[in-house]
Amino acid sequence: MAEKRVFTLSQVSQHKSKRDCWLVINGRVLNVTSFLDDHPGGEEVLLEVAGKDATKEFINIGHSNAAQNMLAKYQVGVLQGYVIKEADGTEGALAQEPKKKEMSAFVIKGDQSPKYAAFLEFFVPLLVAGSYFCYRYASQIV
Ligand code: HEM
Repeated sequence: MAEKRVFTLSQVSQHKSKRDCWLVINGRVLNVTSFLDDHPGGEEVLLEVAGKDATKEFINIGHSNAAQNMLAKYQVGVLQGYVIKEADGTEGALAQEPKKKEMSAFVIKGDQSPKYAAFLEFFVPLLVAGSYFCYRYASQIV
């Protein structure tokens, strides 16, 4: 499991060498020293952001889900002030729930008046008016 030790960015910035390389991604403090040789994108990119918050860079590359799941393996703690969301996204699903309810209530409300009622309300007066004018026109001709 991921560690819960809390580090400040200034503490992380003291680990920026090839032999001791830390960085921050999404509030997780990662010790990627052992990963430098194995990183498919090369060690240089990791060393460039060593000791820093590399969240932007990590996201901009468009890392795969597999890469994102690897983060926990290198986590040594969290950045001060961050609340780490669980990988299964539970929080996000809960946040969306009220919206869905609101939407379904809206749809049910809209369905309450049957469609034929609208048809009758609109077309019956039109039919009556049309018949009247046809009658007037026909009686003028005769
Ligand atoms: C512990 C942190 C990281 C892990 C576990 C990781 C993992 C990976 C993996 C698995 C790939 C292969 C492609 C994929 O599956 O997405 C990859 C590619 C790459 N990564 Fe990372 N990465 C990390 C951090 C970073 C950071 C901070 C940067 C940039 C500063 C970076 C830059 C790249 C680049 C440039 C590639 C190559 C992309 C390509 O060839 O299209 N990575 N990384």
